Amino acid sequence: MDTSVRHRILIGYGSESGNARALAQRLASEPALVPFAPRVLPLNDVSTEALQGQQPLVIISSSFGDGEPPGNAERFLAQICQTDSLAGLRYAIFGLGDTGYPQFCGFTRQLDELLQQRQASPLINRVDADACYPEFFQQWLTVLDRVLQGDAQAGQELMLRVKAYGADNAFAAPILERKRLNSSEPGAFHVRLDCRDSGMVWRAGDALYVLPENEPAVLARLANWWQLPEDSPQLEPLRHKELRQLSKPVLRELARLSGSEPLKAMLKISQKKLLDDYLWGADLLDVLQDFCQPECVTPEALQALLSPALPRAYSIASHGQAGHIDLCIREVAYARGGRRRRGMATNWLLQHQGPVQVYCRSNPGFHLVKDTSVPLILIGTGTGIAPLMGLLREMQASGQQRKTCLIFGEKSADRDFLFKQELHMLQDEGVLGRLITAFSRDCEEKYYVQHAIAEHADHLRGLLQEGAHLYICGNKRHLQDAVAGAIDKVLGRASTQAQQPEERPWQTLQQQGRVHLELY
Ligand SMILES: Cc1cc2nc3c(=O)[nH]c(=O)nc-3n(C[C@H](O)[C@H](O)[C@H](O)COP(=O)(O)O)c2cc1C
Repeated sequence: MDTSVRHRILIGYGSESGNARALAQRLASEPALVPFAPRVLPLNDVSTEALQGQQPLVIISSSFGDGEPPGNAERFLAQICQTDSLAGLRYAIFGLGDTGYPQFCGFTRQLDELLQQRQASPLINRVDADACYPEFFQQWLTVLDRVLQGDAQAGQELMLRVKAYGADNAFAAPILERKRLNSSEPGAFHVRLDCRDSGMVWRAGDALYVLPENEPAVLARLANWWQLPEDSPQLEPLRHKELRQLSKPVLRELARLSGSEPLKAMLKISQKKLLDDYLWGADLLDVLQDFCQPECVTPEALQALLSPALPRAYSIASHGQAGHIDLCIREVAYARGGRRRRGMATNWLLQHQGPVQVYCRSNPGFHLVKDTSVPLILIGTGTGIAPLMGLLREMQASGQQRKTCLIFGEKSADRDFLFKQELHMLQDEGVLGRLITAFSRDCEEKYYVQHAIAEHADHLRGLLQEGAHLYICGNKRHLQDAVAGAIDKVLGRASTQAQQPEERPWQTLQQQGRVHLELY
């Protein structure tokens, strides 16, 4: 045995919700570690002397916020930053994270870099683990044991790092199914993507980001503007560019290239409303046709100017164990200036043959509350039912039976009752308790979800008095205020303008963390 590593071992953890702490405590009791008399401390309690000493430091930590340290590791990070040299320190890092966050294992990656910059040496390559961390832990433990027995090579060979997907590194998901869910216009569709072999981790409530491409018809129109053949290779680089959401710097550069005074005038701060009105539903071709000349703005200039197509977010309508990701999307189709247009990503998801580039992002604010005794009130309008279906499907898959009421709003029961059969099945299985619908156009007077809330006030009041959480998804402009007002009335107080917001029952529910919103 290499006696150089046979010192007491210090295990420092950074943990917000307990996973890393539990792992650190488990590690200390492993037979492989016991001979090293391990000490377990929150990272904040690891002293500078301990860092300068001979004992190896094993760090087990999660990342929080935007790849930041958990609270009990913040001071430790500051301490490392203030230390010039940690030569002689030997360490191993096991990072816990979630690939659903943009800064996956951000803190432990940062720590690894800082320690190496200060000449500390890793005993084992850093681990970046996600939800599968118990499996990684087992493999890592075997290697840690070998390293502590003197096999330094084993630590350098181990590579346990989950690949995190993002805009620069998306997963190509084949489309498994597309199905129309309504018979009115615009169409609402169920789209299923195959994510089985991706290694992506997601939960009901999370979002899927789609990286769309511009449809050939749009590129053909651009080619026409330059009087180029429709299949001109000069247009190819624009296929992946953002042609819909045009930033002010892009518009300013177009104004400069074309010398267009009207466009320059519209970009003045005082003309914001005019610009917003003009850009509503517009795309690059509109701006080119309205303000520019083909000889002033070349495809090459645009290629340099435009950013890559922005990822579009969709609520996931399936649960994390399904292997596939379901979306429920509404077609976007409209006419402007005599030209038919379609939503870029929606159209891509509905028309494209072949895989679609995607990645997931976590949305902890819309995850199911863990305590299954807490009742749920789910309220969704139109395709806003998507994440609510995800929650119901997660409850079904995990055998959860809790008091649950879904209020679904749409136009007509005959044409727009999305997921009707499945919802009735979920009721039969006891996953969904009460299903309340609000079809606005089925009776003479408009009937919306807020009216349904008022009609079923007694039932909802009972659930709220039992501590129910509300999950609300739909249109930002209409839904939140309407539901908030209706819930205020259910709980016995009509909201008035004069009333202080903090006096409203709705506000109290929000402060208690019982309102989960997904509005768009
Ligand atoms: C609000 C919130 C923010 C998070 N932020 C990140 C993050 O930025 N990067 C990451 O990799 N994981 C992130 N996570 C995931 C946690 O690191 C992961 O759940 C870990 O297992 C928690 O371990 P702990 O219980 O020891 O704190 C976040 C989790 C939550 C709930």
